[in-house]
Amino acid sequence: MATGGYDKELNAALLAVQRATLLTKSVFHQNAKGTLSKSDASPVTIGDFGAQALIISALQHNFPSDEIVAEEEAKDLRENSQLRDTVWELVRDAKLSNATAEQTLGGAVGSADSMLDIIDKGDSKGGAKGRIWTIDPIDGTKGFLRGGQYAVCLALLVDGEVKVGVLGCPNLPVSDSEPLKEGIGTDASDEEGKFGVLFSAVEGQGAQSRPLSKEGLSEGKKIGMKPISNISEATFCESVEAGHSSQGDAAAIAQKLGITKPSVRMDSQAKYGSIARGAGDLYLRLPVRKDYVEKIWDHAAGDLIVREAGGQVTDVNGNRLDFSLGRTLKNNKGVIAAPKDVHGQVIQAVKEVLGAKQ
Ligand SMILES: Nc1ncnc2c1ncn2[C@@H]1O[C@H](COP(=O)(O)O)[C@@H](OP(=O)(O)O)[C@H]1O
Ligand SMILES: [Mg+2]
Ligand SMILES: [Mg+2]
Ligand SMILES: [Mg+2]
Repeated sequence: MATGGYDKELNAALLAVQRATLLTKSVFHQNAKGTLSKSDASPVTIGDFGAQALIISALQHNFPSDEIVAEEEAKDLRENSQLRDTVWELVRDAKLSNATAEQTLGGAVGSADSMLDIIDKGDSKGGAKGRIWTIDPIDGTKGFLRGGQYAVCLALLVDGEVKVGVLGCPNLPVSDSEPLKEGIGTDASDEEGKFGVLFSAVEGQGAQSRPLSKEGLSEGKKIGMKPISNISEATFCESVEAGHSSQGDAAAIAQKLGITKPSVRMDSQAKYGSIARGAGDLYLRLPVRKDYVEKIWDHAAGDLIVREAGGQVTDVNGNRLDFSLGRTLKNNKGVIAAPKDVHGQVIQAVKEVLGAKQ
């Protein structure tokens, strides 16, 4: 474990994400995932509710006065006792087999009713002051349902800056050196020892990956973005969902940069983790709808992990993502993540392509 600031936060965050990621894996193997459609048309499942409950419970145990901005709320569970009970069974049974690790997380959640209150503790408005955790219990819920990539995401903001970030990616390869390839988003295999990784970063301390474990934490290894001498050789990744990122704009930008390799499409912040470990090079997220505002939980952990791995992360105008404005990134449009040395070159191409459309 790295020494310096935020050791306790990193350790608790890694264990909390690990326990929650294992819960989501157990849901994937169930036929009934309790899928509901939310007002923003994104799905939510019993896995999302259960993972959020487990993470908030661990944060409350360790950092009782911190605020929490989480994606989900318990309203649907309060209105449907059968759904509530299904989530409760999952949460009640979720445990790491290492007793010390479980103790760090404060052990089990007390009851179904307290679980609902815990889920609703993620309703902070966020903002520019103080310690605020942000949670996406399952990012890429569509990928999760399809058997593709998804991520359990947790980050700590202090005065609006990301200080700690953790991503649990159960369907990514353990090995950092396995290149990104087409179809990775449809590889549902979770064969023990081959798939499942935790990415993490602490500001100023670099980024790490470690295998997902059912016990305590596995040993972490430093990760870094791949140096690229010629941008035309880059591999870029983008969303699976055409409604989340314009694939036409991404293709035009790639063409301007001389990139000939097809994009790798994958759901979730697994994209940030993948480029941070050097499995791919660029992440392009080009706005489709002018009125869509990105959510802080969709980007906070990935932003820090990529920057600590030697990358730069900005919006399409080249501005850093601003996590200090509440639950959304209302001053940013889209996301462009790239190794530091070539980020300016990519932004130039983005500006040319988007500017030509005005
Ligand atoms: N119109 C839109 N544009 C961009 N992102 C959107 C969007 N509608 C939903 N999203 C977000 O995109 C996230 C998934 O990102 P990706 O496309 O990279 O996999 C979703 O997270 P959840 O799955 O947690 O709801 C959701 O918050
Ligand atoms: Mg959602
Ligand atoms: Mg999300
Ligand atoms: Mg989500």
